[in-house]
Amino acid sequence: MTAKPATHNLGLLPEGLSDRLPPQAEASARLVRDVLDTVAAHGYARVMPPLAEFEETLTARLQSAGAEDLLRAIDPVSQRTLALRPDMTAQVGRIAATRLAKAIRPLRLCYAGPVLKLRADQLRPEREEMQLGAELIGTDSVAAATEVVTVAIEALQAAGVEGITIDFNLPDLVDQLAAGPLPLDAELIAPVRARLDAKDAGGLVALGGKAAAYLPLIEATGPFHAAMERLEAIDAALGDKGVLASRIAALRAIAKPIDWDITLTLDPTERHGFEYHSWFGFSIFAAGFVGEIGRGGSYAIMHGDGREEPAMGFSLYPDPLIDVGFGREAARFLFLPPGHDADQAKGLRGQGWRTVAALDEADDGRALGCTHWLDVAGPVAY
Ligand SMILES: N[C@@H](Cc1c[nH]c[nH+]1)C(=O)O
Repeated sequence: MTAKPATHNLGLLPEGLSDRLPPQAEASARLVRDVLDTVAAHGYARVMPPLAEFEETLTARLQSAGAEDLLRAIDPVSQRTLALRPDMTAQVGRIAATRLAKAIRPLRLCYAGPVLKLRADQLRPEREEMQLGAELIGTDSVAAATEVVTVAIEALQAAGVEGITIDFNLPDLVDQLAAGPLPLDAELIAPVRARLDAKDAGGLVALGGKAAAYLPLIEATGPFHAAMERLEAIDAALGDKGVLASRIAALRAIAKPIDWDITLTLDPTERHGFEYHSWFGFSIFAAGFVGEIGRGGSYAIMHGDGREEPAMGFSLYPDPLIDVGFGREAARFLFLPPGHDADQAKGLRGQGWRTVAALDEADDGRALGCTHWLDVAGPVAY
């Protein structure tokens, strides 16, 4: 006989997992709908991948989509390892490479749903987060980047978010420079990337070899225009007019149509959160929120025949917005006393009232959170 768990523990949830209660649960749904409506208005069609997949299908489609961060379970049905999705971009990539492989390109898809991580990070204790986003599959051009950044900004603005900052980065810059004008021994590439990501100038120099040549990149960080000038100076000093020059031109083109009320910054060597991204990446911040509320950029989707398809997209993580009241709508709650006119109540619901019907003479509308009660002539404020 197995012992029953003590009932006082049954309300406990695992660390990093929590319930959404009223009114945030509804606010979350509303915010997701508002954002996805904006994305759909730009031609992105919704897909709904499953919450869990075989581990290898989740990690096979994107280069270096980490397997370390997966919450796994053995599926008793297939006897195989399943993983809960930590990021829907990989799933959308799988859909694009399999069931929608023959769909016309560019293919525009959007999605929303919860994602789960093995561990929380320092900034956010939650392991489950709402993720929503859009992926533009078939190209990673400057035009695609411009569209993706524009749609992300518009979607957040439609949800009422102000004080938006977009921080551009160049995820594969070190690899590209190492293969060209700033050669590095293969074993130094990863440490140089890590030191630059951490803005660790001392650590970079201490690596020895040619690592110190990367030092000026640390300075090309901050407000967009000043940082771009520094990046241009680095490019001029290299005199190579190759990879860095083309990246600079691309960033300038992407930045150009962005409205003045959006703050732009540059952090060319930021890598954290951009594990599978290629030439372009961006983080989205909003005034008053710690850490990014979204991220995006270019990447490649692996097809079954070994072909790599370019793509561009963004994801938003709106939970912090919901915590502070975004998506909430002031509702008018109307108490329906015993014996009320059901048709009249139906008509009022049609006008946007939310009704709470008495089930019992003792029910107290005000105590149940109603702002009004229904009299014969119509709603009366409490
Ligand atoms: N899914 C990525 C962002 C992204 C979407 N598309 C491309 N990149 C993330 O959450 O970090």
